[in-house]
Amino acid sequence: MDVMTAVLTRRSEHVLHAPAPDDAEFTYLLRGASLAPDHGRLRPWRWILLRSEERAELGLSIAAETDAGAAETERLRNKYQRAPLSAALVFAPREHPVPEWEQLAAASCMAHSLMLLLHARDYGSIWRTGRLATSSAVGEFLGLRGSERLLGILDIGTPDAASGRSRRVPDDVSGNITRFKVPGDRAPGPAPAGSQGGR
Ligand SMILES: Cc1cc2nc3c(=O)[nH]c(=O)nc-3n(C[C@H](O)[C@H](O)[C@H](O)COP(=O)(O)O)c2cc1C
Repeated sequence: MDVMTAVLTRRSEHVLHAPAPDDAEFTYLLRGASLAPDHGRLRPWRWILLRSEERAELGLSIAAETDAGAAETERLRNKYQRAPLSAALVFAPREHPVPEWEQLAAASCMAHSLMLLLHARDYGSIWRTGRLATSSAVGEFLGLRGSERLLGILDIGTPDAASGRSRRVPDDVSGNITRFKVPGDRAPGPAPAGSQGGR
């Protein structure tokens, strides 16, 4: 699959079944994704993989935090078992001259690369945030340390065959682009005779 096709056909997949990549395949794909742009090559992130019952425990930790009743506890227990693999993306900023926002951008680039690589292998994924991303109980459950922050959970599995994966027509984003023009009073004068133009 070429890159444009991967970009045009990837979708956030809400319904995911087995199989999901095993640990070895996830590691293989992540090695590729880790080549995404990353100022300082800091790799300021880590992944925590949850499978089977561990995903139910994730929901239960939120239920306990919110003093949920029996029905809500059961709902939360099931909510986090929607995919065979839940990969928690932990932002782990480094003490480094590269500012934290750039490190966050690098983590996001890596995550998107991983989603495309999963898609190219016919796996589906969806980045989920919501309550779990801000819950201190979830952070504690996952064993986050120091300045680490949970950026969300990437649910991974095999999409419903019915989900289709047709090529999307991208939105017209030309309004998001302007061609910079030097304001009149700052416009450069004619190039001095004999100077080299262009590159
Ligand atoms: C940082 C981030 C957080 C997201 N959180 C959620 C979420 O909590 N629930 C959800 O259904 N989708 C979530 N998404 C997925 C977006 O809703 C989805 O990418 C968007 O609707 C576009 O759909 P597409 O990925 O199929 O193009 C998240 C995406 C990102 C990048």
